[in-house]
Amino acid sequence: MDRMEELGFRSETDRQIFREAAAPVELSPFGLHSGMFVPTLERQGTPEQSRKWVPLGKSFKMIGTYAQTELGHGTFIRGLETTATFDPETQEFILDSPTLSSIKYWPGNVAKTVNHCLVMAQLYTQGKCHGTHLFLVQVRNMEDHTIMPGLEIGDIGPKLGFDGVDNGFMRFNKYRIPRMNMLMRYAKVLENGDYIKPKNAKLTYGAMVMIRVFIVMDAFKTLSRAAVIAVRYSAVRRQSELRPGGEEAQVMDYQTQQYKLFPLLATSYAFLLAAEGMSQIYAKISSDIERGNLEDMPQLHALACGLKAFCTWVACEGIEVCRMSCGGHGYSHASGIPKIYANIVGACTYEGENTVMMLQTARYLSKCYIRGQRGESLPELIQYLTTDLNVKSTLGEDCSFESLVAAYSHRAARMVAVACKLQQTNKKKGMAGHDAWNKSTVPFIAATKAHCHLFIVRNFVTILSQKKIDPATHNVLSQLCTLYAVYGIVENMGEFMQDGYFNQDQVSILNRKVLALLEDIRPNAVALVDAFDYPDHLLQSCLGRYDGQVYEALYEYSKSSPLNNTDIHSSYYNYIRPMMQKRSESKNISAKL
Ligand SMILES: CC/C=C\C/C=C\C/C=C\C/C=C\CCCCC(=O)SCCNC(=O)CCNC(=O)[C@H](O)C(C)(C)COP(=O)(O)OP(=O)(O)OC[C@H]1O[C@@H](n2cnc3c(N)ncnc32)[C@H](O)[C@@H]1OP(=O)(O)O
Ligand SMILES: Cc1cc2nc3c(=O)[nH]c(=O)nc-3n(C[C@H](O)[C@H](O)[C@H](O)COP(=O)(O)OP(=O)(O)OC[C@H]3O[C@@H](n4cnc5c(N)ncnc54)[C@H](O)[C@@H]3O)c2cc1C
Repeated sequence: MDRMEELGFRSETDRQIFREAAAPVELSPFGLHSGMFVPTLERQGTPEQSRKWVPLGKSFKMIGTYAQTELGHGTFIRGLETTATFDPETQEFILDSPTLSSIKYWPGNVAKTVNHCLVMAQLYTQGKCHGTHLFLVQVRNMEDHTIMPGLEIGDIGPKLGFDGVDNGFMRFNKYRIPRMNMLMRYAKVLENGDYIKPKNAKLTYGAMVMIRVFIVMDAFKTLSRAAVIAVRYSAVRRQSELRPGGEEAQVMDYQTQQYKLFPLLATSYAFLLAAEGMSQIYAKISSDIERGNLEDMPQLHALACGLKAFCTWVACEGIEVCRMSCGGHGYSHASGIPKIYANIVGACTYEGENTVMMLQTARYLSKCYIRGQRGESLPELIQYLTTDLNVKSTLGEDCSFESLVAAYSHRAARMVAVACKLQQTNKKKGMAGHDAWNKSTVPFIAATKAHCHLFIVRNFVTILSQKKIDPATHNVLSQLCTLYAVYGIVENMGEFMQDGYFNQDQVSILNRKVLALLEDIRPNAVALVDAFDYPDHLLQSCLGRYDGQVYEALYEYSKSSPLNNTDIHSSYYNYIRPMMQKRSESKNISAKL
């Protein structure tokens, strides 16, 4: 029984939280095994395959990862070059890397850790290519962990972050696996080589949708941890005189510091609720899909793509703001923030490069816009596309939730309409469909960001209006929700103002409101970060420690630097002293000349 069994952790969420607590700063080298490899076996394997392999995975008798990306392709899955050719004589698939660019490159933990991979390869049978499919491939000997004959495997070298993950390369040379190692829940290859196609070719992409949903929660976790560190430090750090001649002020009392951090605190709460909402939508639609109902698959794909991109972009920008708000100490690894950033910023690239993901959502919005224009019914989350764009804002001094959601709906509807009209205009000019699309993708990215922003604001408001929360807590959360929405308008005013949706007085109201909310939140700021309840062990931060003993911690941290193991470093004897001696000799010579 593993430690988590002993502790009674049954739910995957609890087990993931335990794993992260056990490896808080360096991502676990088994993260992809538990987070992607095992769940994919469960969801993409037949019941028989799942029964056979999932217990091995869960008990770590089989350790795996997800090997899809190649040197030459990461985004364009249909362009992957690894081949899996069925041999009916031997009932095997022959895996091969036919070109340099086809070498698998980036898969996490493939270099040294795993003994199996789920490999995405172009399936060939009876001389025909049927597109990309997943195959379970043993890559190392289960007795001595040596690399299986026919494979070349290695590490890709140092990266910006992700130091705990041995991302690697893997090259196949006519490597044979049993027919039954193809994950056959949705597509099949029969013994005679006949191919049975899936209800939807994109079902094979299901693992990526699942991880994108996980990543929305990662965006919350990483941004909130950075916010905890920065807010706590801002309460401890005193610098400069706010009042002439007075004591040095807590930097959290500077309005500029509040304007940096409190919207990020509000964003952290908004992203937590959005991640939970996204997870609930994923659970419902993915269970429908597993029962064969694919109706909402496009909506799930679009939402997962959009939120993954939106939340990771915002989180990474926000983590950098948190780091810089801690001054010099924020730049030290002692703060814990650089490592948070280095490990999450890859999420803007992996599991779907963010721009590409946003364009997937944009493509969905474009189709929905056309359906809406025809008067067809739209899914609830998209119905705002039919908003009457002639309506102006009714926002008043109170900046009510209703007026804020209406503003975000109007902005997104207007921007989607602008992008779609440009696409249609391009077509009317005679452009081919793909050119008309490509020449409208910049406005589509902006519109999709507005679409995601609306989802998060509306979700926050909905939860506050539906959940039973004690009045005091509801009041503070309402302040955070209002700050998140008002700050988003103030920071993107052009997009809200372009068609005169707000009048000048309303713009002034919003600018006053965002500053007033900073003052409202100031008394509760530390309590709001403490509420995330991250233990010091997980934050690993001298600046964000719960007891606030920052300078003592920094001093101890510095003394522990390896450079302090000796008073005089060997570089003095090897380089500095010889250089100085040479200088003094040359000086003597020049003095004599
Ligand atoms: C260290 C680990 C620690 C912890 C782990 C635990 C949890 C995990 C948390 C974090 C992650 C940790 C580590 C990172 C691991 C990273 C792993 C990877 O990066 S794996 C590789 C990821 N690669 C990608 O995501 C590739 C992105 N590209 C694509 O998805 C596709 O190429 C594309 C961009 C969607 C295009 O696909 P394609 O060209 O085939 O399709 P079209 O664009 O032509 O569209 C056709 C049609 O299909 C619909 N569609 C596309 N994809 C999907 C889908 N997934 N689901 C449903 N429908 C889909 C699309 O909308 C179109 O529909 P239409 O408009 O025609 O109706
Ligand atoms: C930390 C990390 C961990 C990873 N782990 C894994 C793993 O475990 N398994 C795995 O298989 N892979 C993994 N990857 C690879 C990752 O999935 C790919 O890097 C990612 O999918 C992006 O693909 P790419 O590298 O081909 O980027 P590209 O698509 O080449 O991106 C380059 C540029 O091209 C643009 N672009 C590409 N296509 C379009 C388009 N259609 N329209 C507009 N612009 C476009 C992009 O926006 C980007 O600006 C990992 C990557 C990282 C960084």
